[in-house]
Amino acid sequence: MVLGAGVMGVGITTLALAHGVPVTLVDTAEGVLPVARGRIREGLRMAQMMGALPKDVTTGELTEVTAPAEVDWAAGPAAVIEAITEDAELKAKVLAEVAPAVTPGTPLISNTSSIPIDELAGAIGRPEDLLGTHFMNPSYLIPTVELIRGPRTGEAALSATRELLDRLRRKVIVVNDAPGFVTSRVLHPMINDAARVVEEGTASVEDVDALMRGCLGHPTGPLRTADLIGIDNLVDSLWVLYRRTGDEGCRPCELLLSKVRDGHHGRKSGRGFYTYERAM
Ligand SMILES: NC(=O)c1ccc[n+]([C@@H]2O[C@H](COP(=O)([O-])OP(=O)(O)OC[C@H]3O[C@@H](n4cnc5c(N)ncnc54)[C@H](O)[C@@H]3O)[C@@H](O)[C@H]2O)c1
Repeated sequence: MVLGAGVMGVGITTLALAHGVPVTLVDTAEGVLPVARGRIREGLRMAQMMGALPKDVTTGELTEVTAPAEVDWAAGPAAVIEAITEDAELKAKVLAEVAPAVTPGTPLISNTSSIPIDELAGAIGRPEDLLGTHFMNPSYLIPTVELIRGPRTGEAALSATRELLDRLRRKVIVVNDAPGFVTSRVLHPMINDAARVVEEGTASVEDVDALMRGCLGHPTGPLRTADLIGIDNLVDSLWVLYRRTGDEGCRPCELLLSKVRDGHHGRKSGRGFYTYERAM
């Protein structure tokens, strides 16, 4: 089961279906699921064309649900991956709602970018079943997944999640719990600095990305990466990091905040640091 059919829910669902894993995809917002369905279809087509997903596997079945109450819990998801908005209170509420409905021992996996897993574990009765994954966008093209083991995560949840990720042919790196874990703790303040450099007039968006690509081997440049992540999500994650570490480098800069205010959320809204022909 995947909770949340936004950027990450779509990517994770695409990856699972392509490996023959059936998915129940849940999103409570109106109109999100039909858009997600189209994006999943497009993702499957593109990734298979690029050879990034197996061609020899029958695609898993997709079930769409608009509220957890509609789920056939008796059929029992083998794992729940939460990929809803980066908001600690909302995530805790949703996990607390789902935990009593699933069979004890079912891994409850949060795909949070930055919220410490143990903070969310406090909201559920069986903290040993909770752990974090950090799939990146697009999940079906990025081969490595950061797996976050909270201080209360049990061995059973860890090994069941490893098995699932093996089935999805992902390389797994297990890390300890902390705000932002490894990837967001390193990447998100760096993107914040890249935006600050533009804000201060040192260089253009294009030149910052070109330098980071050409001199430092960054695959897309930090500001194009911000567009791919979703600038609204990036800002939420930076606030999580700032409030939990006190690190001023994590306080979202004014340029990022203004992009969120203007609705320029990046690739998914058609405009961020760059403009795109169509929102994705
Ligand atoms: N975007 C990235 O590159 C990226 C990478 C790694 C991790 N993450 C993390 O993954 C999570 C999802 O990020 P995203 O970029 O997909 O966000 P998003 O804003 O694109 O999508 C979030 C979705 O959650 C849905 N939602 C909200 N409350 C819900 C509820 N109670 N039940 C079901 N659905 C609900 C929303 O309707 C929305 O469709 C966040 O925690 C984010 O930090 C994002």
